[in-house]
Amino acid sequence: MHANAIEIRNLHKSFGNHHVLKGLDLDVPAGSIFALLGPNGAGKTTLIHILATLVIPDQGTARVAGADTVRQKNDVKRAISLTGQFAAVDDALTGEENLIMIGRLSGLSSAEAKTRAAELSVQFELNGASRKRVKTYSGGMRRRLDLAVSLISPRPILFLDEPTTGLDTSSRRALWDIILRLAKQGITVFLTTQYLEEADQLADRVAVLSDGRIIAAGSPAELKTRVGGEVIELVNANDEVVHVVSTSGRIADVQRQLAEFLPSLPPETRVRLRTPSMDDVFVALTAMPKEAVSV
Ligand SMILES: Nc1ncnc2c1ncn2[C@@H]1O[C@H](COP(=O)(O)OP(=O)(O)OP(=O)(O)O)[C@@H](O)[C@H]1O
Repeated sequence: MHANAIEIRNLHKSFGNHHVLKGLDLDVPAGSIFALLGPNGAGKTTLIHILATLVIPDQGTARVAGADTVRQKNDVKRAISLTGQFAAVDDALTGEENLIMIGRLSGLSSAEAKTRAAELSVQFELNGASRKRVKTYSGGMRRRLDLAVSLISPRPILFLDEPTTGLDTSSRRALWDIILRLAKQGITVFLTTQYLEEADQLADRVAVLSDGRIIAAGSPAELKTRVGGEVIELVNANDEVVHVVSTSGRIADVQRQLAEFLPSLPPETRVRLRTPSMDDVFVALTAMPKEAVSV
């Protein structure tokens, strides 16, 4: 296995006049969980589609498991599993039937497909539901089945496009546990997300995509450090946060920044200090002028 599961150099993609990816450079170490974070329309799905050989870039290169996504498509396809935003399973079949059907389509014998379907039903906590039709499944169960289907034949690199969008908190956490287990087995996970918490909880490294460019990359802790030392929260008598102020933590900065608010605040207002969250990081990074941010 290559040291980097994914290597992206100067990648550009336009749809008509719309320049969606504007020169991306990115490395994803093998065996890590990597989160690409960005708002709606930032180009996350476009990038996943390029990496999965479904879309051809206009300029630049992307290598997945050492193979070029344009010139060595079949090598790339053999190394990856892809799970999209919307479950691609057949509603009219049961979970087990879906798993067996995809297993047969990917070349397993009938007996092998049945064994693999049973293993995956246990691994993805579908055992109780696997004999029920998919149309009766909750959103979380469908998403788990979709993931199970994409892992019928195990591959070293897994792409997950917004795996938990639309799920409630407990289904999201259940899916996070599964993703963490897959990474422990040595699978490289490349996921896109709009949820900062998801990137923070799961990823070894995060890149922030905004307006077609990577505006920051690093571990969640590095990104938080880059944005600043401390966040001051001003809290009212009902324990509601009324102002959030990012500060270096130095007394001169704190004094200057608080001076702006103090005259207008009631005397019972309290001050709280905390380290920046990924939300603060995202707001700060997307507000900075592009040239001020080093990747
Ligand atoms: N095949 C296409 N033809 C034309 N425009 C496209 C095509 N695919 C994507 N786009 C446009 O490219 C931009 C980026 O889309 P993309 O789906 O990659 O963003 P995203 O970050 O994944 O957002 P979302 O979270 O909404 O899926 C959008 O403005 C989208 O409309």
